[in-house]
Amino acid sequence: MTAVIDIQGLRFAYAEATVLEDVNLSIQDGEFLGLVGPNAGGKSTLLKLILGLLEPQAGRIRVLGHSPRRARRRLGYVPQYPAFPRDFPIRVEDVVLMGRLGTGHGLLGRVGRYRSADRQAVRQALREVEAAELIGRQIGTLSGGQMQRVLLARALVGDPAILILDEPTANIDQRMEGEIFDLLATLNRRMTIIVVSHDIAFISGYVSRVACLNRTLLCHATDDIDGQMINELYGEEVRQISHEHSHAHGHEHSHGHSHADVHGQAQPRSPAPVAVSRGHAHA
Ligand SMILES: Nc1ncnc2c1ncn2[C@@H]1O[C@H](COP(=O)(O)OP(=O)(O)OP(=O)(O)O)[C@@H](O)[C@H]1O
Repeated sequence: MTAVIDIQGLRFAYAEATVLEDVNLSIQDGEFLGLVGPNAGGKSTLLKLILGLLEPQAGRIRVLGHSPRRARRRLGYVPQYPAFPRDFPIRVEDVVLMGRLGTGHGLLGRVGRYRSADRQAVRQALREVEAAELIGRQIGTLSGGQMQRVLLARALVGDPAILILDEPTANIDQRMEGEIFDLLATLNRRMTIIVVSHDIAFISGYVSRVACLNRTLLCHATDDIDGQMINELYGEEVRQISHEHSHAHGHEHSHGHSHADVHGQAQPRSPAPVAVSRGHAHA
């Protein structure tokens, strides 16, 4: 396998506050990587560095063999919060069309209008996320889950090699969460995926690897996510909770299990390797 993302000795600070330090991470082609960690642990910041939206103070990031900025057009990104207000008067088709900007695929004919190839790509992307019927809707009328599908379509419409999602299911119910991750599992057959989540146990049923990020400390390598590791990662923030996921369509990942998130943690059901290391973290 080849590394599609390679990060060495990365350090990043907003003004005085160091958020990431000595981060080393290699992501292989075809991986489905879950990025977890406590609030303010630096997850979104790391994604923005990979996307070339921020520049590191030290270290090196290569994405598909290039600088993040050069590779940007081959990345699909679903941000944590959409960059436009939900009451903005814009239709689903227009939101997804935005994903064609800067991707090098078709985009804007000579008179400055989207070409039919762009509109065709939008229909295809919406079909892929099972939201074709939403194409004419105003975004303000969508449910949280529908909106996430639309944002996913926007990320897919440029035919990315790597899909990067920042907590795509933070504000939607558990059934919808399962549906979105089923979709991601299907997409992972043809693209590398990185997804930020607070929910280690849930994503463990889907991802091929979990990377743990806590400000300047990344979890040490281990084969299992166990209670001790989660405590190290989340510290006092965690407490025990447990509840069932009940996915309506009974996909293979459906199971009742405990959750590890900012609100709580418990013994996750599925072991998952953690292969991110900080330079001098416990090996
Ligand atoms: N634009 C910014 N300017 C200054 N500080 C910032 C900025 N963005 C984030 N930070 C700070 O950097 C730290 C890491 O934030 P980041 O959003 O990367 O964490 P996160 O792990 O994604 O958190 P969460 O799980 O809460 O989304 C936080 O302390 C945050 O307040």
